[in-house]
Amino acid sequence: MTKFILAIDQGTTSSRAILFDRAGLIHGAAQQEFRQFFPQPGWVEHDANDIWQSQRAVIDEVLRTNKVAPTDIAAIGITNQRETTVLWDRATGEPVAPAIVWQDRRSTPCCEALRAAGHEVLFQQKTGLVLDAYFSGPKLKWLLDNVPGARARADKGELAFGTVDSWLIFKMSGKHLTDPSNAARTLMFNIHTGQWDDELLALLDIPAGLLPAIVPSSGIAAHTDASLFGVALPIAGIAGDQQAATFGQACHSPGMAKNTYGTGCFMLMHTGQAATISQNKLISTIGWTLPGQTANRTDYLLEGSVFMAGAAIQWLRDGLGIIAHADQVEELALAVPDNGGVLFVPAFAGLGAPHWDAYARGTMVGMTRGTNKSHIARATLESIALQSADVLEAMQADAAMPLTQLRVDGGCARNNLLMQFQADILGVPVVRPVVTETTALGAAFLAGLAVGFWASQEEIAAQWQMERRFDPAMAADERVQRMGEWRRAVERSRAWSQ
Ligand SMILES: Nc1ncnc2c1ncn2[C@@H]1O[C@H](COP(=O)(O)OP(=O)(O)O)[C@@H](O)[C@H]1O
Ligand SMILES: O=P(O)(O)OC[C@H](O)CO
Repeated sequence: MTKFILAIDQGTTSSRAILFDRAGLIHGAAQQEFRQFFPQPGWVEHDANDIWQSQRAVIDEVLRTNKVAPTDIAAIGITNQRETTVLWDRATGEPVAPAIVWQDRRSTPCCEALRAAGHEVLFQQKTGLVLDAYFSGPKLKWLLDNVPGARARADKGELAFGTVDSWLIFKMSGKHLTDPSNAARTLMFNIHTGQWDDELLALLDIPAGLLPAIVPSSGIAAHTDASLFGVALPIAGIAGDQQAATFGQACHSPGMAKNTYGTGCFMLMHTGQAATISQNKLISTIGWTLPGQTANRTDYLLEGSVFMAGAAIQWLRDGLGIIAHADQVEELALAVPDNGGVLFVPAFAGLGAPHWDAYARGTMVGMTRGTNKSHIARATLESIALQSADVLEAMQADAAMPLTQLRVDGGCARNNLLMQFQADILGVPVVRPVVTETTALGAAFLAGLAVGFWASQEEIAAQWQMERRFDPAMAADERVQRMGEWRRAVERSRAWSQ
C-alpha cells in the first residue's frame, strides 16, 4: 500500500519537495534555492532549466534522505509561483528565452496601451484581474515581440507557453497542460467559462496554439516518464501556490479566508461557486476545479496582495541593521509597551491591494526625540497587520461575508506579537495551524483526493489542526482610532514619487 503523497512546491526563490503521510503530516522535506537574474531595473528573470533542475534535485533528495521508494508514492501534487512565464521549443524541450518572473514590470507599456484603448473593463469582467504587468499574457506578448524569430516559430506551432506548473509537467511527462487556478492568472482565460478567451487573445496578439490544455486541479492529469522514477507516477494535483495554500488551510466554503505572511502578504477568501468581480480593487480568481459527479465544480476566491510584509522585517535587518535575524524582531518590539506614536508605511515599491499606487513610497510618521529602534520594530510589525486589515475591509465590502476567523501561515506568522495585533486590529480571531507548509499540503490534498489516498474534502478538512488561536483583545473604539491613524499615514505615503 502506498504511504505518501509527494508535493512539489516551486516558489519564487526556492524549490521544495515535501512528503505527506495519510494524517496530512510532513514525513520529510528538501529545499534548494536557485538563481535570480535582474538584467535591467524592473526586470526579474529565472532560467527555466534552473527551476526544473533544482526541483528534480530536491525530489531525489527527499526520497533518498527519507529512504522512500517511488513505489511508496500514491501521487504527485504540483504547486508553483504563479504568473511567471516560460516559452519553450516543443521538439527540444529547451526554453527559447529566460522566464519572465511575476515581479517583472517590463510589460507595463502593453498594459497601458490596452487601458488607453478602453479595454480595462473587458479584461476585468472576463478574467477577474486588473490590467497589470504582474500577469502572464502581457509577458508572453513581450517575448513574442522581442525574442528574435519567436513569433514566426509560434505561428508555425513550434513553441509552447506555460506557467511554471505547465513547464514542470512538460519536463516530467511530455504533456502540455495547466489547471484553471494557474490559467486564471494570465489575462487570457475567461474565469466564468473556464476556457481560453479568443477575444482577449486577439487583443494581446497571442496565437491560441501556444497555450496548454486545461485540466481540473484535482484529477490524474498525466503520468511521469518512466525514466524519471523507474515507475510512472500519476500527477494528480495542480494549483497556483496561493490557491493551494487556501485549499491546504481547508478554507473550502464561502467566507473562509487565509492570509500568508511571506515576503509579501496574500489574503484569499472563498466566495462560492460563482466569481465575485471586485468593486474594491481586489482580484477575483479561480481557487480550484474539482471533478463532480456530473460536472466539474469550480470554487472562486477574492484575493488581495500586499507587496511588503516580511520584506520590511528584512529591511530592519539589512537596511537598518537593528536586528541580526528576523526572529529577533519580536523581542526588540516587546522592549516598549506600544509604538510610541510611530507609524510606518513600508511602501518601498508602491502599494498593492487595495490602493494600487505605484508611486507611493516608504513613510515613517509620528517620531519624537524619544523614538527608539524598538518603536520602529513595533511600527514595522504593526504595518504588516494594518495593510492586511485594509485588504480585509475591501474583501468584506465586496463579498459581504462576515469573517469568523483568519487562518494564517508563512514566515511572519511565527511572530506571536504580530498575530495578536492582527487579531486586535481586525476584531477577528487569528488561527495558526500545526502544519504551516499549507501550500505544499494543498497540492498534496488535491492529488490525494484524485487517487483516493483521502476519501473526501470532509476528511481533509478534519485533518486541519489548530496550533494556536489569538483572540482580539483591543477595545472597539481603540481599533477605530488606530485604523484612522493608519489611513492618515497611508495618505502621506501616496503619490510621493510621482
Ligand atoms: N519571527 C519573525 N517575525 C517576523 N517576520 C519573520 C520572522 N521570521 C521570518 N520572518 C519573515 O518571513 C519571511 C519569509 O517567509 P516565507 O514564508 O519563507 O516567505 P517567501 O515564501 O515569500 O520567501 C521573510 O521575509 C522574513 O523576514
Ligand atoms: O513564490 P511565492 O511564495 O513568493 O509566491 C508568488 C506568488 O504566487 C505570486 O503571485
